[in-house]
Amino acid sequence: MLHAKNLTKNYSGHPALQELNLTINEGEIFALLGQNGAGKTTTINLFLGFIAPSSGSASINGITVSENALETKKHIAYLPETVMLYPNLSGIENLEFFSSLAGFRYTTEQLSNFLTKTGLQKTAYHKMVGGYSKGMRQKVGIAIAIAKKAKALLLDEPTSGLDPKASNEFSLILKELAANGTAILMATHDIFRAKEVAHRIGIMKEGKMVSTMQSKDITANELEELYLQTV
Ligand SMILES: Nc1ncnc2c1ncn2[C@@H]1O[C@H](COP(=O)(O)OP(=O)(O)OP(=O)(O)O)[C@@H](O)[C@H]1O
Repeated sequence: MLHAKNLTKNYSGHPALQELNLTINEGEIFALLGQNGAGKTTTINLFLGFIAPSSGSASINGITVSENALETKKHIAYLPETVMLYPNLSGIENLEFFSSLAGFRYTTEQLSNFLTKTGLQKTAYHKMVGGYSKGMRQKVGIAIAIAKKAKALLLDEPTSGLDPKASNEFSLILKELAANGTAILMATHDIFRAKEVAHRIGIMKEGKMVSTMQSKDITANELEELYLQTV
């Protein structure tokens, strides 16, 4: 579903990402770990088509992003660290607006059902998003991703700043989406969450993917140890 082939990005000669080869299949969650500046966001931005590769390619569902970014965007949903929503619209109005941009028209009941799946409290559905907490905004963001029926989901530090309960709920939603076939690429600094939610984990350093592993093959403590030795 998500495929990087020798994917490389240089900024004025500085390698932000070097020769990344990575495939994330349908139903798979891949967590990217690495220090600040390791190349995680660059990887995500290349898949999103926000930036062009210096060489190599990123493809989604077999379509090369740099050749057909509009088409690939139809298949993906993106959740940044802070989801941008309209503060003067309610949660349900934001969801309606953003899913309509992706070409979907839903009834109020269907929109409510998407929000219910995320665990957002019902009393918030019709309140203005300007008064939402970060976790509540993230939930609307994930509802938008669900409503877009995206085949691939890209997340950049989605649980940063969430309390442990909200973060745990978030992980459960990701697992459910993956169980329904979504391919998920998540950049995170949360080693415990990566171990808990991802099927595979990669550690990046200075633009290179230096190790990848199946999360079932490693404990959280071993992963932390490996991370500290690597970065
Ligand atoms: N627009 C840009 N212009 C120049 N250099 C950039 C640009 N964007 C990123 N870089 C550089 O590319 C490298 C990788 O950055 P990237 O944002 O991908 O790291 P990251 O792993 O996501 O870090 P963080 O954990 O801080 O989000 C860094 O050295 C960064 O300074």
